[in-house]
Amino acid sequence: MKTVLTIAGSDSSGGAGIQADLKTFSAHGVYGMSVIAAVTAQNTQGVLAVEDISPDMIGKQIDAIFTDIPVHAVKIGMVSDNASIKIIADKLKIYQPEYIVLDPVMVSKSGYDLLKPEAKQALIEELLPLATVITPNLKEAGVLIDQSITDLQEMEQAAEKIYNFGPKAVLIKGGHLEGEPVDVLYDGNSWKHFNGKRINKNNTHGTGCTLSSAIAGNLANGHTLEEAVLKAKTYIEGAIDHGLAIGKGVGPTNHLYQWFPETSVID
Ligand SMILES: Nc1ncnc2c1ncn2[C@@H]1O[C@H](COP(=O)(O)OP(=O)(O)O)[C@@H](O)[C@H]1O
Ligand SMILES: Cc1ncc(COP(=O)(O)OP(=O)(O)O)c(N)n1
Repeated sequence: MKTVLTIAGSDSSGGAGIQADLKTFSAHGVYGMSVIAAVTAQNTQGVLAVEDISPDMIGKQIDAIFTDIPVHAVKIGMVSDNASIKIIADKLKIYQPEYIVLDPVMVSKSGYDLLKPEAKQALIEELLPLATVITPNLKEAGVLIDQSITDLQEMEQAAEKIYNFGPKAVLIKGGHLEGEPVDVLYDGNSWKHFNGKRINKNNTHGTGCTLSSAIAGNLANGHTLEEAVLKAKTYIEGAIDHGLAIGKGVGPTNHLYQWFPETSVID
């Protein structure tokens, strides 16, 4: 069995962050491990508070894993400040995992800043050059290049600009555009469009976390990047479609739907 490590924030309600990542890894048949970089008090209605883990502790968690266990892929999610970003980058430069999927989490669906605005430059300079693929949503891509993105053509242009920051590939997610969700992948040579089917359900809490973790799991399992993205898109559509009726706000996706397809509520 392959192993995948998530370096991200904890979501107490289990829909996004570390918890979504670990559930996604299990559903992909890979052994999941975690480095917690921040803790959020969060539910389906919003984020109430965030507390960062110290850089020293983040570094020690990374050391604990890499000095003992082979890591086939890493997914990076919510990392909120300059010092956390710096220690993660320093450690990954030492341990050099084969695949790094970077989800540049900035703002939760409910509007809470998960990346401190002053840490954007560190994200660009320290983490982007290490990434096998970076997976911003439309807003995050826009923040990275200081431009708003409103259609497919602008997504392609943005992907090329973000590629110039140093990642091996860029996947801009189109979930927040009207119509069917189309994601755009750019690898420095050409653009590939992944045409999704919009699922009109209120279960999109943690979709970005889930997609990036599914890509990491698929890469660890030996798929090419294009295959990894295609399979991850199919997975996220199923997970939204079978979303669980939990909480009063935006509900979570369902990582068990392949095994329990009829279960959609907690009873
Ligand atoms: N309602 C939906 N139906 C189907 N796919 C969706 C839906 N919303 C988002 N997606 C897909 O889920 C993934 C996460 O996208 P998005 O929601 O844009 O990211 P984020 O959670 O980071 O804001 C993308 O592949 C996107 O196309
Ligand atoms: C701890 C934590 N990490 C990341 C997010 C953002 O997750 P995302 O998949 O983008 O989902 P939404 O915030 O859009 O639901 C988070 N909320 N918490």
